[in-house]
Amino acid sequence: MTDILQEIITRKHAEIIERKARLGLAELQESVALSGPARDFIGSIRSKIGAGQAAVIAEIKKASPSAGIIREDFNPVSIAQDYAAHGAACLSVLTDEHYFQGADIYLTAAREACSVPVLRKDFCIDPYQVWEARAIGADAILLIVAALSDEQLQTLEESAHYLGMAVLVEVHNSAELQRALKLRTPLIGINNRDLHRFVTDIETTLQLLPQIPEDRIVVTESGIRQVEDVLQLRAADVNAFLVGEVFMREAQPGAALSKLFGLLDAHIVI
Ligand SMILES: O=P(O)(O)OC[C@@H](O)[C@@H](O)c1c[nH]c2ccccc12
Repeated sequence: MTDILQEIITRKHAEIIERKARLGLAELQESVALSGPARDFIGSIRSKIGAGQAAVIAEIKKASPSAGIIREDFNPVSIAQDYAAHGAACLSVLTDEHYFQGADIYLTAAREACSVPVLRKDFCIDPYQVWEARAIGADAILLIVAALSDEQLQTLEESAHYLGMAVLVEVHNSAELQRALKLRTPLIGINNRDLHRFVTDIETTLQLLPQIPEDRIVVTESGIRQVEDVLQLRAADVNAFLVGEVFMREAQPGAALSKLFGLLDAHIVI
């Protein structure tokens, strides 16, 4: 594990202990029983791709360890509405407080403001957090292979599926990819961000592609900034994208989404 990931996970362990003390698992489970069903995260991605479009998972993120504060004027409700109105397949909402200035309430509010499925973007290491994700409204969770053992991956995936949520499993390299492919989820996220140096390179996705079976859906994550990136990835038949920072830096994040992906769709029709 890289130093930053190790630091985040260590802190997360302490946070989970505090959260469990505030709300026990049994009580958390009761609140999940009262919540409505999860939205179909994978279905939403498949239907965009089936219609020949890029499936965009648009991220709501105030800050990050690599970039610092990304967006001062941060209103998750209006951002969610704007993304949904501009054709996002799904949303991703950062809930980690310490490193990303996220919050559970941002996810709940964003989801209530639209009808698209929502991923809880956090560092999930304990089944308690999977229940928590569903309790706050999440329709999908992220599992980062670099931070988890095979056994943890399997247990956390089982918990998510039991609760009707999808799993996006994230990898950075070939060794992690082989471990991810042992899971049942079709959603394989390739993070283009090198967690040692924080730089992004879409080559990471392109290089790992040949090792991914046809029945999986590749989600390219991080560092997608310009139309050329999108064109290059779609030419390689990568059709699902997780994008945050470039949208968050624009006054109108939805318009930025249309600009980055809308142009491309027009290009393909021609
Ligand atoms: O803001 P970007 O470069 O478009 O990247 C979005 C997303 O991929 C990134 O936020 C991310 C990918 N995996 C993560 C794991 C934890 C926190 C954040 C992330």
